[in-house]
Amino acid sequence: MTVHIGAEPGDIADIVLMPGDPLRAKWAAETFLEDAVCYNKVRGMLGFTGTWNGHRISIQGSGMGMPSLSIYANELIRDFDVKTLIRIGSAGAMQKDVAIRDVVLAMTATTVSSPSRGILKELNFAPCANWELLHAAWNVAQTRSVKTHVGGIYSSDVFYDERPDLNEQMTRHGILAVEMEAAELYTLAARYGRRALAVLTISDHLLTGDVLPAEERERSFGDMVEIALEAATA
Ligand SMILES: O=P(O)(O)O[C@H]1O[C@H](CO)[C@@H](O)[C@H]1O
Ligand SMILES: O=c1cc[nH]c(=O)[nH]1
Repeated sequence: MTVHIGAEPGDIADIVLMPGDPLRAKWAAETFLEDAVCYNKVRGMLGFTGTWNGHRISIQGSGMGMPSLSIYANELIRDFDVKTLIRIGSAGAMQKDVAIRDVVLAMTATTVSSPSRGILKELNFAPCANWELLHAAWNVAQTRSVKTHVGGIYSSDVFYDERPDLNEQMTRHGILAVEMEAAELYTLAARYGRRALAVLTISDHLLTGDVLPAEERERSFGDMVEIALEAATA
């Protein structure tokens, strides 16, 4: 039991999928896992453990933003010795050829600031995905009909952005999409020698204003969850 996760040692699997939304954790656990048991309800940040294709898997909500993700990822790694952490999140597209429903595998996660800034100070650390997971996820994605992109993403501290000039530079420098957690996840994984990846579904488009219709969210998010499960257990 930690400050934020009300689980006992052994309740959480070595592999944890992390959506921002705790209700997405519930949906994914009920949809994809067998014998899923809820191990955490502290602050409503639901966490579940079950099995998928015989592999023990946990799905833990991270909350929105890097400070929240950082709390859960730190406790999962340091107190529950989790080895593989895969973020399954929504993201806003920043390139014309990235469309709603597409999947983005985040090779790197650029950020202006993260909770690790206090440690890294003047160092412009480059948070990057675990190659083994990225490679496996790409191979899995090739067997599916969903269009998948691999490249850099931007982990923002704000959803309601007031810096269109910064977004323009992101787009100009090839950043595929924006979300709010991956850079801190990758930095923590690097610090503690764990495997991390962010598998993202494009839910809206910053250039076109397109938005994923609410009734399609589950079906579109399903591809992302299955890619993450297959990559984690490859
Ligand atoms: O869909 P999730 O995983 O929450 O991810 C994205 O959605 C939230 C913003 O609406 C942020 O957490 C962002 O990273
Ligand atoms: O952080 C996010 C997530 C989805 N869409 C966005 O525009 N930003």
